[in-house]
Amino acid sequence: MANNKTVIKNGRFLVPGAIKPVLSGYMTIEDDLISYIGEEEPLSEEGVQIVDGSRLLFMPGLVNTHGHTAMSLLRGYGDDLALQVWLQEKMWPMEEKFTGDDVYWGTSLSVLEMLKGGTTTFLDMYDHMDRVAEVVELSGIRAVLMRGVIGLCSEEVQNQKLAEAIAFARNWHGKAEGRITTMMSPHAPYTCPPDFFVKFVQAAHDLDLPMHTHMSETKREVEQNIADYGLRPVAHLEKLGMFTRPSLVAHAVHLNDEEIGILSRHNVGVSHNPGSNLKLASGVARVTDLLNAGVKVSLGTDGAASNNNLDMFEEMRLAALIHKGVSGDPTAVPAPQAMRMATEYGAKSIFLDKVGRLAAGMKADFIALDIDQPHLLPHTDLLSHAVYSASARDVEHVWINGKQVVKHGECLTLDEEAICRKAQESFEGLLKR
Ligand SMILES: CSC[C@H]1O[C@@H](n2cnc3c(O)ncnc32)[C@H](O)[C@@H]1O
Ligand SMILES: [Zn+2]
Repeated sequence: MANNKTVIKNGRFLVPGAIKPVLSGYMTIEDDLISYIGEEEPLSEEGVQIVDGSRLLFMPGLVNTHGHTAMSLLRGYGDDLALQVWLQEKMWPMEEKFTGDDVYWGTSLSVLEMLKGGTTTFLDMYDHMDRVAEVVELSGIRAVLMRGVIGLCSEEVQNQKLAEAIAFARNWHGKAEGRITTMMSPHAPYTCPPDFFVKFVQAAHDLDLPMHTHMSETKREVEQNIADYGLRPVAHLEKLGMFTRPSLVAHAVHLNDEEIGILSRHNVGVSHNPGSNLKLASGVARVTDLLNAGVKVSLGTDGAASNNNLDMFEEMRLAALIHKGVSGDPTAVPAPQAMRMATEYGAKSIFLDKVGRLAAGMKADFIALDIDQPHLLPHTDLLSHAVYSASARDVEHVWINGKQVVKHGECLTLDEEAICRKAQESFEGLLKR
């Protein structure tokens, strides 16, 4: 039997929660797991693959906790608009025309971008999710998938969509060598009436799955929620029972102290999407207050149509910068915290307990940055460089579930030329339909 063991020698490894956050040494991968990381060189063995880690910085793969991958087809289509106008006048009319093939190629384009940029796990809420899952299977990436449902339709159609969401969640949970897990996802409190939202909560209970939704992204949405239901969105969702399930909410920009308390008490995670929130002028989330209240805050890009890329290094840097800027406190969201939001907290907030850290027993989901470049020298503080100076373009290698999927910047699992061509054709097809 082939020895499925790899040893990385002479590398620098990021362990952001540790007292010494940059470890110089060795890491061993056996099958899908990290079996050793430390300063001591492991005993040499026959048949082991050796990777020379010098000039590379190894870190956990980035975890993107909110997005709509097929929306890469709408990148640049509808810039400089506020959320509701952007959704109603630009996104939804185009998305109505999306076929399964469009979703397949849009998702492929995004997954290619994410893999090459060091994202090893992503969350996706969208339609035609079987096609998204196909891309995940093929590409080797890890993903938490859910059929996102907008309930602004007849009860009959609502129930059809709910049935689709349930079937998808049931069929794909644990598939692709365990790389796919699923959740239940009503799109938002303003697109899913209360009785319909409650059906999702019930389905999540029945399937024993967590829940995800957009929440409190804009001031207008909060005001509308109060006008419609007499409650702010957090209390509204609490009343509908969402937080009786393990939950993650995206955005959570407009929160008061009481709402932060409710999220903290129910252990609800927040996916902070700084790039998308800035671009849609939604506001700046109270990330420092959330973290101080013990809320798990992770990072997401949202779709490429509101970002307009899927570079998680950029989100990390934005998170580390904007909260300093708005608070006037230079210690707000320091580099180790931004890094943990993009890795360890990300994994926790999408309920993956073996992902997000470089440690023995964890899944071998990690990336290597080429640190021998002008903008990453001198090697004063490599954790600082990874947050404040690096970008997706610095990713040299990527491993997921113990398998190398990007080597010297080239994706080994996807056909880049075909994906770029097909995605362009899909977009042109959408314009003609
Ligand atoms: C039901 S599939 C997902 C749905 O969400 C829409 N969407 C994309 N970005 C956002 C956002 O920032 N807030 C709310 N909704 C968003 C997307 O266009 C799909 O229709
Ligand atoms: Zn979104």
